[in-house]
Amino acid sequence: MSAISIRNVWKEFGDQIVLEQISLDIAPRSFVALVGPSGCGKTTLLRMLLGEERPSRGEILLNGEPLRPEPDADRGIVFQRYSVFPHLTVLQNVTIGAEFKRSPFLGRLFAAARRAIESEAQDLLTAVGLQGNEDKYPAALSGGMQQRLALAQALMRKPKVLLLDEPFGALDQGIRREIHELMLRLWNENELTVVMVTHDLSEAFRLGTRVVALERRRDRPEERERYGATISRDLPVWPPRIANELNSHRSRRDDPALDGASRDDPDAGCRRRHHELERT
Ligand SMILES: Nc1ncnc2c1ncn2[C@@H]1O[C@H](COP(=O)(O)OP(=O)(O)OP(=O)(O)O)[C@@H](O)[C@H]1O
Repeated sequence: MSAISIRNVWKEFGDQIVLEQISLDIAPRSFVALVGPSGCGKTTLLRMLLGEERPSRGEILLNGEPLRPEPDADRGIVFQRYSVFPHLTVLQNVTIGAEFKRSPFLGRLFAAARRAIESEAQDLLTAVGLQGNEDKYPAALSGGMQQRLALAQALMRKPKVLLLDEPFGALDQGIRREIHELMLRLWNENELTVVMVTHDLSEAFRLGTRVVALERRRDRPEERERYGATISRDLPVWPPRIANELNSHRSRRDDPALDGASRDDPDAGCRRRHHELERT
């Protein structure tokens, strides 16, 4: 069964058709990178997956069940910026999701439960390389560290689906490489299906198991409002990248995304697919 099944979904805002005829089955534990020109509706699709927007037509199923209308713990999201709470420390930013999940009305926990959650949060902070920064506030962290924190915060709620809206878009190149490796490791080690919006095709091929492009097929300016974007390309990434098997079945050399440092030409596979998409 697909983790997510999008069936003939349309989205209109007033007279504007943003998305039309979107049908997509997303397998559990896959990592779908969603690309497309600015304004074609990528974020709108992500917000429908989150439950913040409802399709105008069609339906979205999560593990075979209609998507609940409200965002819930099954789905976590990380935005390009501002995902973390500036007035909470690093540790509090990670524990708060779990506090509200377990004690929704008070948002406070008794000592034993709090200790368990803090220990879980510490483990996640270590996993994202933020150990030692627990008492800092986000303003004291670099952009890359803030996005690591946002990932830890989202993962603390153990979502089945992680939605990423250009999460690394504001980071500079060197930091992006590091966080790409982290992202792949988190995806590999957790029971996660990921849908990521990105403007960066090489990032899409570096991280995704599949790259899905949205595009308006008819793009005459006078018709712009009357037609939505739909899926124009759906490319599996080659060689296949399979969750849980990144380390065991394939060498690091086989998977450029696992290793930012150059071997012979670690990005060759990604670039080939990238060019294929750009040519179309
Ligand atoms: N709540 C809303 N009300 C009205 N129009 C909206 C709303 N949300 C999005 N839109 C419109 O839908 C279109 C698609 O927006 P969306 O943000 O999904 O595009 P995008 O592909 O993510 O763009 P970008 O790559 O620039 O972030 C835009 O024309 C936008 O103005």
